[in-house]
Amino acid sequence: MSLLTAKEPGIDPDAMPVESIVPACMFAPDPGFGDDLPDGEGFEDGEGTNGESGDHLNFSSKLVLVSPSGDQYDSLLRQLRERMDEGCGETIYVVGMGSDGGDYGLDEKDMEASAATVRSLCEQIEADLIFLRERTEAGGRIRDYLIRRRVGELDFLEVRVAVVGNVDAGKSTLLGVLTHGELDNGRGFARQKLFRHKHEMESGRTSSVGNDILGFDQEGQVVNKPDSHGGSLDWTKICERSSKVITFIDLAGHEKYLKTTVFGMTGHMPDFCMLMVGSNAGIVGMTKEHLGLALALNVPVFVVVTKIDMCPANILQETLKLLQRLLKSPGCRKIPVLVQNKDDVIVTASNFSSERMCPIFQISNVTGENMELLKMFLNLLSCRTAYSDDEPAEFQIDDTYSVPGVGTVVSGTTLRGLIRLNDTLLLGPDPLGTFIPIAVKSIHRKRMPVREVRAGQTASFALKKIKRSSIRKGMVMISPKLTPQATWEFEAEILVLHHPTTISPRYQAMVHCGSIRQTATILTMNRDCLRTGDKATVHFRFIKTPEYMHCDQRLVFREGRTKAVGTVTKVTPSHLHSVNTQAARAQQAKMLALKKKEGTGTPDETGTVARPGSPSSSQVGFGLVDLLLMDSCGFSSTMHDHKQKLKLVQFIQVFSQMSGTACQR
Ligand SMILES: Nc1nc2c(ncn2[C@@H]2O[C@H](COP(=O)(O)OP(=O)(O)OP(=O)(O)O)[C@@H](O)[C@H]2O)c(=O)[nH]1
Repeated sequence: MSLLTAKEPGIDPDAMPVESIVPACMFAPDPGFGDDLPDGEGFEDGEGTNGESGDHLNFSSKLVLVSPSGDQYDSLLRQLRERMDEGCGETIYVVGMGSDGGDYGLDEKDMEASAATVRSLCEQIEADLIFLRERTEAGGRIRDYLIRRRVGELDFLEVRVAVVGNVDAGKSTLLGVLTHGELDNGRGFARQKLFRHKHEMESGRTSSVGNDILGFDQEGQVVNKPDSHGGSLDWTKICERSSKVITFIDLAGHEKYLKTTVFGMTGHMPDFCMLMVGSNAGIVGMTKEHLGLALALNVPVFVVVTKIDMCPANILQETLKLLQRLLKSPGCRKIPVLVQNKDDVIVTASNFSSERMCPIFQISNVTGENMELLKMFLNLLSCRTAYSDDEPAEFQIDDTYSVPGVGTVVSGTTLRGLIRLNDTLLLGPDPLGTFIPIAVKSIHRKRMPVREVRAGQTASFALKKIKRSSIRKGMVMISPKLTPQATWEFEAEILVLHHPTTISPRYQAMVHCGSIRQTATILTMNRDCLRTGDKATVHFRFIKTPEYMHCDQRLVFREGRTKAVGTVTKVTPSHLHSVNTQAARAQQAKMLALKKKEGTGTPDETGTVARPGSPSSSQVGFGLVDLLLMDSCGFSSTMHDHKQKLKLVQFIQVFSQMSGTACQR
């Protein structure tokens, strides 16, 4: 599905005139069979069938599907399986286009023979062949098909789309229109269906990470059927009828909710980001901020320009001009592509996961203009998390609930492997860095009970014998095979996107990494100080509890308007990190002294009052705990020790809170 690079030469964003938006037709779709076969899998010259001389019959030939031999068929099947795995169960397949330099297109007989071969390949892999379009080129017909894995009643393909954009761009309205199938009135009608919190209903602003789902059947038709009375959606019915479910992660547009927006982008693992821009308002407020966030986290972005019904033509043109200027700017280096018809949708969807292309839709939530194009595009997007059932399971928790009659429930995303009902996983880390075995009592996917979930899928688990209060966002549930280690400290390569002055050691801000959201202190870095635009290797330490992290995870480091992005490069397991060293102890002592001297407020978990060198009481508490426990008893995993350690933690927490209060007095 990613031919973009092959076709990119000549579409260098830097070389393009600023005013031009690239038409989608410049991106030829992905041919059914390109030259990307594994080594040795191409056919030799002269091997051809179908009554051709055979001189040019190889995988790059448009005739390859017409009448393949047994071996050729097996290779075609193997290649299709690989593509389906890459596309997480689906792929767009083009018949009649070769990359061997000949004219594109097949005559009617060859097209029918090729289609029959593809249909037979699909049967072998239990997938459906869905016709998308046919067009004519110099050599005859070309057809695009969607091949999608068949799913059982309790299964569906899942794609997560984060919805971002400035206040009033029309995010909630568009989601209301898409998921409830009713157009807006321009005065907030459609969004009413989505607002979950009373204060949102009153102010009309989205403040929480909302989830809405849009189901497509195998033919690409929307299956959402709102209840005729209250307009509510039955998620179970949607999922049962769907072969693909789009989960929208509806994120807030207002600056004051940026923390939630960042959490939605890091913790909810979106496959794609839908950036909404009000055509009349243009690139305002948080638009650039949200785009930057998606770029920093390597999430492919598409743009939806709304309110075209009420925007004068010249203002719309101005917005589009500014938008593509922004997308092509050195910071973004995207190729903006205007989507104007179904052909454009197929071309952009086929090439989208390359991250480089940025499709732009222009819609109206009031008249419904171009809404069908957007729906078709959403149906063709494929999930970006490839899965393997053999890998040990890993699940990241992004929320917890207490459900009457059920008990403690955690929700989140399966990052790896397969999790089945009654599996025992390790849950942690707790404040001591410990992981405890926990059994999965029941599993729900989009509120529908299922027996298993795999990588790339979100789920909720009911857990046995655990209190909600002992679980927090950012914890993981992991296969015991992985012997997970918690960490207080890690190193990351970071880039400072914005800071008003300079950042130096002891600076504190909120780290967002996956569903982890915790204030961390910079212990050391490979430069004296950091300013906007600087890159550095930075050694961080969490202030409150240890976390479970991996190398190569993307992170956002944020406090007020200060923002840095980066990648985790080194994770120090708890038993090795520097709290054991004299230097770290000295630093802890220094911080404590400084805090006493300043007598200032402490940074809370929101990071809003975090300031350089003002550690929180909990930091001091857990820092001390860490030192004490590491030095005196080490980390043993028996429950008995665990309880003792928890008591010690509580004691020191109370102690440090008391000393903090005393300081403030
Ligand atoms: N005329 C017209 N009005 C629209 C369109 N889309 C949204 N609106 C109106 O614009 C207003 C703001 O829309 P919302 O969906 O609340 O905007 P939002 O981006 O979700 O805002 P936040 O939740 O605060 O981030 C509402 O009154 C909508 O009725 C559109 O395409 N055309």
